Amino acid sequence: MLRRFSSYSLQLSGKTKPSSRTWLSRQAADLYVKMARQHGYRARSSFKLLHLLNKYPLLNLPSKSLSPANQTVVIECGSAPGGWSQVLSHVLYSQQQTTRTSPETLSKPLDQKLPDSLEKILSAPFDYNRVISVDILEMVPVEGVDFICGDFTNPIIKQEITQKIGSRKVGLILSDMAPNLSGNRLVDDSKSTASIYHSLELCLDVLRFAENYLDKDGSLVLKYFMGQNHTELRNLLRKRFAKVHSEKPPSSRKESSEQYFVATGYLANK
Ligand SMILES: C[S@@+](CC[C@H](N)C(=O)[O-])C[C@H]1O[C@@H](n2cnc3c(N)ncnc32)[C@H](O)[C@@H]1O
Repeated sequence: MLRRFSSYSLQLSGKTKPSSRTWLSRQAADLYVKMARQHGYRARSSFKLLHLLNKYPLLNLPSKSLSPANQTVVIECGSAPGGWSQVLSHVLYSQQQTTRTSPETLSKPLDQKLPDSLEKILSAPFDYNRVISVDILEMVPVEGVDFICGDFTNPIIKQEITQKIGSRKVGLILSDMAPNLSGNRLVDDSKSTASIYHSLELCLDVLRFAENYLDKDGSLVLKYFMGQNHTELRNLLRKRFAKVHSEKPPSSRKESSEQYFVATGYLANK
């Protein structure tokens, strides 16, 4: 995936293509790329999740007093290169401290230090691996995040996820999955019919999984590409959740048709 390459690797590959040059100059000028570097985040996408966590109480999960077997876990679909995983790890660990680091603080472009995750792991052994992340692509490990490399739509991968969940409850499911780039511009454009359809299929797959595993009152965040079926998808969510909001975080590029459904208060009438 082109987005995943660092500017360093693009430069190493000899002559850069015009499309790569455009990408490089856009990255260099991008405020969120700078902020991500400043805070040690792997991707500018971290700020999309920080925005959502700031606005909605998605991570108000029962925590400290519970034994490991009764903890509430978070499932993250489409996690590579790990920008959202890092945010989840920072926020969940800081929730265990007496003073909680809010997503708002973490998203400020200041040169304050991020929480020392090693200290947090030592002081919070029960909360370790409360996040289960999945991606088709490999990802450099993030502390406290249990990563599965595989296709979320594959039943074998789903089985692996449910084994990891064990007897615990699922309080939040996030999907930032987007079809990987094929190299064909017409297909890769987030506004193309192929991308919209593929994105919809991924959303429905996550929703099906949520229906089976999300705990009552739990939340679901779904990235979708704005297209002809998004109203139908919203209606499906409205039947299953108390509240459904549509969000376009400020850090989401304007030219992208991506948006997020934030559904809270799962009704779980099964
Ligand atoms: C926009 S990126 C996610 C960025 C990530 N949230 C972050 O902050 O670093 C979308 C990811 O979805 C993954 N993806 C797409 N289809 C998938 C599938 N069927 N199963 C698992 N991952 C998938 C891609 O490999 C890609 O890494």
